Amino acid sequence: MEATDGKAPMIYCEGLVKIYKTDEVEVVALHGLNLTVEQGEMMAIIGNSGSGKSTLLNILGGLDRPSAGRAHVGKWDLLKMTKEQLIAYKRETVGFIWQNNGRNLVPYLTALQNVELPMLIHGKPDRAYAKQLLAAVGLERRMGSRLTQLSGGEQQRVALAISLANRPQLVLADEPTGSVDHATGEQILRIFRRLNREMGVTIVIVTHDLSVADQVDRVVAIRDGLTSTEWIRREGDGQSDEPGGQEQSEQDARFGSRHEQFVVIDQIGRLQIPKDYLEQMQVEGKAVLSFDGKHVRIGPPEREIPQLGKKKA
Ligand SMILES: Nc1ncnc2c1ncn2[C@@H]1O[C@H](COP(=O)(O)OP(=O)(O)OP(=O)(O)O)[C@@H](O)[C@H]1O
Repeated sequence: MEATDGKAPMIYCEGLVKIYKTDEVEVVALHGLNLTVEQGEMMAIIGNSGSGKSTLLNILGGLDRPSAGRAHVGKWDLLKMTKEQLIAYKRETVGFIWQNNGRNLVPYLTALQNVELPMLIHGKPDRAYAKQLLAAVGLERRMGSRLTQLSGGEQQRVALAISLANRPQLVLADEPTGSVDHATGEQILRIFRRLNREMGVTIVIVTHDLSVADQVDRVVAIRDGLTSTEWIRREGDGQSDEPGGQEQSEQDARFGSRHEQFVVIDQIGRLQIPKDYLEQMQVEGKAVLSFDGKHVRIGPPEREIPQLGKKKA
């Protein structure tokens, strides 16, 4: 496992494969995905419906097992963990937030009791820390309120405090702003950002919400079960809003002003070319590459490719 600054990455996935098998069909949800997330990073994963985002998050959260490849989180090897290690992993290393916060919260308990619950389950009650977490998410005045007395956004902030209750190194958030209005979503992201900076917790957010990009260092797009494109925040970026190129996708337009875009190339030199580029180039199956010493150009074959194995008429 290589790390650029000598520290092991928080997340390291290489050639990660997940195949769902049912009686009739096999679905390959992850096709050999590569992803490295450094310790203390706050990043987002975006992608269309069905691209494999939740599958990846469930694997990283220890809720599902990968089929093949490599997946390490901190000291843990997710492909080799025993059941007991998996329980310890979920308890000690990772915190989870879902869009539907019903999965995180017990409605008839107060906000404070909800945050204390995972601590009690793990035999480490710490009321002072639970209060500190609720204060950190701006709910110091609502600690005694039952969940049913809180708004959706407030409940999501309780879920955020709960996810940190056992002092995890990594928080995984699946569409954390999906069920709240825009302003509340922004507030939740700002809290994520503060917790990331102040507590050093690594945060991975899976989302459809492109405005999340404004709050994170890096956005990785997943397409068809592979990481395809990355946007990395420009060094020293202020709030500039320079226009991007002409034919931009919504994503490029959104991230273009503050992030630099890169295509992801895996260890053996593969990259993904967007389907619409291939269509516009009229490339199907085979293409022609040329290299001028600095840039690679890719285009359609200039003549018809002979069909091997087919006899001429
Ligand atoms: N339990 C399962 N059994 C069979 N196929 C599954 C299962 N879970 C997911 N899939 C399939 O795997 C692929 C990836 O699904 P996944 O839920 O990871 O996508 P996603 O990017 O999170 O989508 P969405 O944004 O809609 O939640 C899809 O084709 C989906 O139908």
